[in-house]
Parts: sequence; C-alpha cells; structure tokens
Amino acid sequence: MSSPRFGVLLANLGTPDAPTAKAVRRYLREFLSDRRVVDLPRWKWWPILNGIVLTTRPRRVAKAYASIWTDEGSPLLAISRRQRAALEEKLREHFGEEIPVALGMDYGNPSIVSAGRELRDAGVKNVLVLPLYPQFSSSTTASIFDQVARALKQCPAHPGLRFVRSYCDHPLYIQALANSVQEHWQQQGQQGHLVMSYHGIPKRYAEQGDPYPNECETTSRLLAEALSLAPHEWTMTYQSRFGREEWLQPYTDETLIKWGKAGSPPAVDIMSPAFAADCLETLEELSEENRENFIHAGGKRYAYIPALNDRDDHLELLTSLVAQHTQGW
Ligand SMILES: C=CC1=C(C)c2cc3[nH]c(cc4nc(cc5[nH]c(cc1n2)c(C)c5CCC(=O)O)C(CCC(=O)O)=C4C)c(C)c3C=C
Ligand SMILES: [Fe+2]
Ligand SMILES: [Fe+2]
Repeated sequence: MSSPRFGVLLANLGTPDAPTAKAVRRYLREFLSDRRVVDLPRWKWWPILNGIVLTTRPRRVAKAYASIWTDEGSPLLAISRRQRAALEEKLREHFGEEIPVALGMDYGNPSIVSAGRELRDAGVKNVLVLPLYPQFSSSTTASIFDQVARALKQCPAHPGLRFVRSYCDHPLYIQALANSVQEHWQQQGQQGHLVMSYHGIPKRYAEQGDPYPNECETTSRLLAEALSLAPHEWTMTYQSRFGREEWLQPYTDETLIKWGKAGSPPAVDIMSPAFAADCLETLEELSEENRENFIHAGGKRYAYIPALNDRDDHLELLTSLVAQHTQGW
C-alpha cells in the first residue's frame, strides 16, 4: 500500500482525564508550568503555583468539571474526537483518498507526541499542524508549535511540516459563526443583544506584541458585518481571567452585571468565537456562571449559542484550511 500524501495533526488545549482534584491537579501543573501561559520568572511563579494554586484550585475546578462531564468524558475531548473522525471523512471525500488525522493535545491526553507517533505509524511523511485556535495567541498557538518542536527532538527523521497560524478572518469561519447565530435566532424566535465573549489573556502579553486582541477584533467586525448588525446591537468582551494582574477588557462578567443592574439590554445572546469546541469555559463559565450573574443582577433573558463543534459548516472550513495549506504535497 502506498503511503498517504500527508497527514493532519489536529491540536487543541487538552483537558483533565477525570473530574477529580487529583486529575485536575496533574493537568493544571502541566498547563500552568508552560512559560507561554504564565511568563513570570520561575523563582516568582513556582512558590505561587505549588504553594497556592495547586493546593486550592484543583478541588474547586474539579467540581466545575464534574458539573459538565459526560458519558464520553470531558466535553472538550469528546467533541475533539468527533471533529477528528468527521474531518477524516470529509478529507476522504475531498481528496478521494485516505488522509490520516490524529488528535494531539497541548496538555494531557492524547498528547502531541502520541499523535505524531500515530501519523508516523500510518506512513505519513508530511504533516500539517492545525491548531483549533481561530485567533493566534502566543499562549495557545505558539505553545502548540513549541510542543511539536519538542516532540521532534525524539525523532531521527523529521517529516515535512506546515502550520496553520490562525484563521480569524477566513470567510468560511465567519460564515459558520454567522450560520450558528442565525439558526439560534430562528429557534428562539427573537433576537437579543449579541455578545462575542473571547477567552482573555493578560493585557501585558498584548502590550508585548501578542496579536490576539487584534485578531479577536477582526473576527468580531467581520461577524457583525455578516449578520448586518449595527454597532449598538453587539458587544465584544473577554472572559476566563486568572490571577491578579489586569487582563484584556471589557470583562464579560462585569459587563453582564452592569447591564443586568441597568436593565439594558434586557436580553443577551452570548457566544464564544475563540473556542472551536465547547469546554469548561463555555459550558460552565459562560452558559451557567455568567447566566446567573446577569439574571441575578436583573437581566431578563440569557441564551448561550454553542461553539462550532462538529457542525458541518465548521468541518467544511477545516477541510478548506487543509486543502489550502497542503498544496503541492
Ligand atoms: C493562566 C493563564 C491562562 C491563559 C493566558 C489562557 C489563555 C487561553 N486559554 C484558552 C482556552 C482554554 N482555556 C481553558 C481553561 C483554562 N485556562 C486557564 C488559564 C489560562 N488560559 C486555566 C487555568 C484553565 C483551566 C480551568 C481553570 O482552572 O479555571 C479551556 C478549557 C479546558 C477544558 O478542559 O475544558 C480552554 C479551551 C485560550 C483560547 C486562551 C488564549 C487565547
Ligand atoms: Fe485558558
Ligand atoms: Fe474559567
């Protein structure tokens, strides 16, 4: 049998193996030890990480994971597995041949090393790395690139390698987001103020050159245009703060509380375009915690619009990205 023309390493953040304090501690230790995620000097960060974060946070966060855990495990992993299988199917249709797709997570399992081994064992000589982060950030996308480079240290013969850097303005991405919002409005029968809530990063990272907020703004502007929304009909915010320093603003939770108290807007539809798959940050923080923030403060209606997950238009986008970035292979 001839070897495949290329393979795809579908990458995402990763998630704990179980909704227990022990598994969450293991996951957070790996995640929060990455200098791309927390860039503080180690002498300063180690005592905080080991003395405070890893002794207090895992128990609380494990409870949050338990509230969203499914029969197939963590939503992020279950959805990523479905995306992997569906992309392989789409690529078979598109290229008329078998294109292996392996799933690799930056932290936890399945690892990027295991995905690389899977592709090697399938006879793949060229690899396209496709991080499922629409907007580039050094804390996410660049970290995946680091992991791939680290994995290759164990490898005597490198494959041909290409990376997808970001796709914040790809027409099929914007279209898939717009479709998901329009379907939601049709199902609800009414339209609330649209909130595009992105995972934040420390403001300092952006000041040091991380282009993430610019890419989020690009996505938001193009999505608002695709939906023909006037400026007063939508707002962009940042969620999921961690630690004491200032993160990108405006903050999602504070904005919703302010609106709830003011009674305007009375109804919001909230989505998170930075997440290609629903996860803790959308299903618990956005769909539950922030709903409570808004309604408790006086808001009237709050609806969460799911991530693109394994929607067909999302898989069409991923297929198009693969076709675009593998020309000549
Ligand atoms: C500590 C700094 C963090 C930075 C910077 C950060 C950036 C960032 N993260 C995502 C996507 C996800 N983050 C998720 C969870 C999560 N994020 C942080 C911290 C930072 N993220 C923590 C500590 C956690 C774990 C939960 C917690 O302890 O609160 C997830 C969900 C994972 C899951 O298992 O479901 C995703 C996805 C992006 C896109 C981003 C920067 C652009
Ligand atoms: Fe995060
Ligand atoms: Fe969170």
